[in-house]
Amino acid sequence: MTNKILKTRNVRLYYGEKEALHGINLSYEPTGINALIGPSGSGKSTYLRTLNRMHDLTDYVTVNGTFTFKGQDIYAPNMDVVELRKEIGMVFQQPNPFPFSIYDNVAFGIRISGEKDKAILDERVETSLKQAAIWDEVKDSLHKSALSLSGGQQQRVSIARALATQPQVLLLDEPTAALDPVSSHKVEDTLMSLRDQYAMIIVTHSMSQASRISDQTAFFMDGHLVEVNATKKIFMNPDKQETQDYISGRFG
Ligand SMILES: Nc1ncnc2c1ncn2[C@@H]1O[C@H](COP(=O)(O)OP(=O)(O)OP(=O)(O)O)[C@@H](O)[C@H]1O
Repeated sequence: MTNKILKTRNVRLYYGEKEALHGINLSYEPTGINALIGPSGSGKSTYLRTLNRMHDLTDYVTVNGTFTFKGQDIYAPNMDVVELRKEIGMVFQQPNPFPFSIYDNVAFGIRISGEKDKAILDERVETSLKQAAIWDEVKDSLHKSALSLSGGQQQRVSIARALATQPQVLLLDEPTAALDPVSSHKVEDTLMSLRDQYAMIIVTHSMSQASRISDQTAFFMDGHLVEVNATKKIFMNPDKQETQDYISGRFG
């Protein structure tokens, strides 16, 4: 077993009194795509959002468990959450560009870190847009509003924005659910081109997407992790009957 970059143990999460995650144990290799699948309400997004402390601002949420990123405790009181989110970036279901230019969207996180050198910003913006496989489409319109792009292009700009702060982990919450099939495929291709460099954790409702692009798949049900394994194994010969029933479309 190689060194895991991110480990979570016995994750429990409460919305008020209600326990929504019942002791999740999952860990991630430094590179590759990890799919989280399961019926609606099974806790996939809730779990994903624990990984970069997205629940911090919701006062009725309590998170318990052990979360280790590169050996550090994610929930340590002295953890700098802004820095953490640069290293564990996030892409949401709805493409969410800021109402600025494409360039300023991608440069946003780098500028927050205090970088003002135009040559460095230019280089980082270009590299990130290339990594997100959208450079060729926008290189002549970097100063146009990101809102003028199509949904699929906006989503790839959102990926570029997350990559610009040089993260090691990318969290993706149904990143193609709001896109048409052609745009979804472009985003999937983008993620596959990044799989050797980043650990990606993707919540998806699409069985075909999970089986096409991911290396590891975790199946959630009712706030429990039912089964996690290599994606091929999960889709061809899962250990648990519930997993078999879900992937063959019997529920969810
Ligand atoms: N902000 C919230 N306050 C209270 N309960 C919540 C909140 N968000 C989610 N829940 C509950 O937590 C459980 C898990 O929801 P979650 O959204 O994580 O599931 P999911 O598997 O991501 O679902 P979906 O696939 O529909 O997005 C559900 O019972 C849901 O109703």
